[in-house]
Amino acid sequence: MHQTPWMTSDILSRLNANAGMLLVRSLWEYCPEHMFIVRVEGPTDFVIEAMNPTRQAMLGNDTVAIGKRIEQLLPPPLCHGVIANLSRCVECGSPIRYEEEGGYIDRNGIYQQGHWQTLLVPITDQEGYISHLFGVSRDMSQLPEQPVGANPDSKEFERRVHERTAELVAANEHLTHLATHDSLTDIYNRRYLLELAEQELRRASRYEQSLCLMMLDIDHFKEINDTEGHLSGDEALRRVARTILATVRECDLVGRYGGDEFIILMPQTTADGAREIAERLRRTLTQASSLTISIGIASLEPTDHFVVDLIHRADNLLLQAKRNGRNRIEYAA
Ligand SMILES: Nc1nc2c(ncn2[C@@H]2O[C@H](COP(=O)(O)OP(=O)(O)OP(=O)(O)O)[C@@H](O)[C@H]2O)c(=O)[nH]1
Repeated sequence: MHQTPWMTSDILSRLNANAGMLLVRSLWEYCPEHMFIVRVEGPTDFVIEAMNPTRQAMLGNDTVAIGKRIEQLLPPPLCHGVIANLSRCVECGSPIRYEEEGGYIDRNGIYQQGHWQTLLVPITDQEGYISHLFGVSRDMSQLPEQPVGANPDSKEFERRVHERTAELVAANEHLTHLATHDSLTDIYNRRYLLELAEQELRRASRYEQSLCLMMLDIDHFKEINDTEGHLSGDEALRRVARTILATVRECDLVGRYGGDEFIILMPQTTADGAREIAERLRRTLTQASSLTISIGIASLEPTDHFVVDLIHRADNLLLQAKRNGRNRIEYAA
């Protein structure tokens, strides 16, 4: 996706930080409502930091607007009303909704009379101070005439906003799930598992807690594919994932590392505890199906700085389990 020039790199990097934010990015680019972000520099001091294309189309040259104070951009009295509402939102520290009217100069240099319905949402920084305000304005002058007797502040409008927000939240959750889970087994994908695992490792190291990483691989998995077909192979992978989820604790992290390899990261678990779980897992699978697995278990050592240190040891132990005949568990004594 190309970099829109009317957003500062700071805002862009934050939007890119999470794959789920792609949705927000699309909303920003294609939403017919006016969206903007202002930086709070003082109680009545606000600087335009970003505007979406809809807003930009109204005012014209984006490079002129970005970085400008409200009073530099909008003529009085409109700017006074806008600043008053921005200040009110900072003061309240919570979202506010209001209507505003006023004249402005459009991108063609023509004076226009505007009427907007605006929602302002405060954005706090890491220390909890309101650093920015996010605004969404609906251009009421572009809406079809209300039928006689209709209430402009109707509950219907609110209901539609709620409905759309709920749809966006659901779509965002769905996108986040797709970005973080393996599509075949629905457990964590490798990238997300490693991201979470690094956090766990840092936590365990800081608080000197035990942590174990289990790496497991289905035995002779290639044969299942070759003799029973790829779909049976896929079902075997799903079965292993389901069995792992049913065996481990909720706080354990379960992911597909690749092919027929799985990783389970077990916080606050000693090597003995991990071995017990591994044995239960191995037994459950062999009792319920013809599948057997080999497992390597590594536990956190003071010299480990990254998850890959644990993975490397667990992988070597897994290889050892394969060499020693498969359907077995190996761990560092
Ligand atoms: N059905 C299916 N097969 C896959 C998938 N991803 C990888 N594979 C296959 O998994 C097999 C991995 O086999 P290996 O782990 O190398 O070998 P193995 O047959 O399990 O032998 P050992 O691990 O030594 O017991 C390969 O044949 C891959 O093609 C998948 O998503 N679905």
